[in-house]
Amino acid sequence: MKQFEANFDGLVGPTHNYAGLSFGNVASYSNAAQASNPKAAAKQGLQKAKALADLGMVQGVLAPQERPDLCTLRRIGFSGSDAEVLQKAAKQAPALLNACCSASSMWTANAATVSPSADTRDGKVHFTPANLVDKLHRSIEPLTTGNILKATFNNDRHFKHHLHLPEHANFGDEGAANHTRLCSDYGKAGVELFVYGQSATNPNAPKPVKYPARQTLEASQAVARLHQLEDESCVFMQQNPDVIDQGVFHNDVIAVGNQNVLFYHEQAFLDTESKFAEIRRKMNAEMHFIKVSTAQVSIDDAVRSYLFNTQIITLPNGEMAIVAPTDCQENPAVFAYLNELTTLGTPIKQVKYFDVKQSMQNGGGPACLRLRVAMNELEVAAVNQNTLMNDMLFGRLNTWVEKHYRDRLTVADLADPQLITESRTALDELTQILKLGSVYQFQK
Ligand SMILES: NCCC[C@H](NC(=O)CCC(=O)O)C(=O)O
Repeated sequence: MKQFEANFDGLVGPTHNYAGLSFGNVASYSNAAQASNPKAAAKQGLQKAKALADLGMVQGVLAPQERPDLCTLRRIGFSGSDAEVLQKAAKQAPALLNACCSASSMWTANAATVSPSADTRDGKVHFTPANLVDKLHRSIEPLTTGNILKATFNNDRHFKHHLHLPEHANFGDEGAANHTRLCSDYGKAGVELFVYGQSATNPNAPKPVKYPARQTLEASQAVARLHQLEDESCVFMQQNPDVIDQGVFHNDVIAVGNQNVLFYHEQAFLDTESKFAEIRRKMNAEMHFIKVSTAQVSIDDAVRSYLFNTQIITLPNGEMAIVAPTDCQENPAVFAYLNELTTLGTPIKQVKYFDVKQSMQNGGGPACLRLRVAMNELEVAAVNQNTLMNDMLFGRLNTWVEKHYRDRLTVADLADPQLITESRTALDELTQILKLGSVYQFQK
């Protein structure tokens, strides 16, 4: 049976903006209060998704969330008509309004953790939405994420959907951004590498001092249990707290894997050698650990360029390519490194650059924009086919963006009640294009 790794990219929502909401995420903080361009952001995302589909990859899309999130605003005491709720929040608590308007669900690497059927005891593909409790604006995502995942992977025979973990800091979970599945072949049992920032229950364990560690060991262990993974196929590794303090808020800002390749910065982890030995033993197949040293690329350059927030994909001809943001071309050290990488005799043979600057300005590179789901051909056939990228869907989604999205949005515009109508009209039409049914509160 054929095996694939599908990428499901998050569609950028109509309220994409720069509100500086993510403490510890350098780009989010430094671009706070700039004007955004939601239309350009959505189109950049679509271009990348379509280009991967054109390369022969299985590529899907995940719907964005309803924003402004009026349910949350009402839950915290703002009342009246929709327009009144928005205006009261803008006046009394603008920070809360901003949190309820973020388009952050576009970064689907944080939507969920996914374990393919080859790894799980019941032979199903398991999904656990991330609770994202570390950031208020992201903590309001998981229930709707669950609805969207269920409407996209809508077949109980093949797909098992779990509820997100308890909403407490001890279970801080950021999904696939801190999870990498290593394998010799997508359809064969692999090793699931869970990277955490701190242990919530061990006060003596190392942790960052300046910025938050968003993922806990306890959350990663809970997801592994839910997904029915064997101990022998899991490795739990700690992120180096020093790099979290330099802006590496998720592991996918400092390491990325694909099949038997792990591409990483030498400062990414703690206990690197002993953990790599554990991976080698549990893999029972050849592994390529591609190390980038600080002398080659500094942490600062890695964070600015998002060298590691790249996608490593296996093309239909079996070669690997790296999908990088154009920001990597603009950074001399990183560009030089990438030019050299393809000549080093590793499985990575090509680099493909994409302009995703609208997303990068909030700290989301190519890898943040996609959720990986390894599937066999029966499972791909069981996915909601209307969410899979092809010429027709690409055309329809571009027309949809053109019709509904603004080309300029500032934080002040978030108080505009017209944005509620625009956003709902767009999302209602989208659920028809993707045939998702009713996944949003305003549709219930
Ligand atoms: N995987 C990339 C996630 C980026 C995301 N940024 C944001 O939410 C920034 C939103 C803002 O500042 O308006 C985050 O930090 O979780």
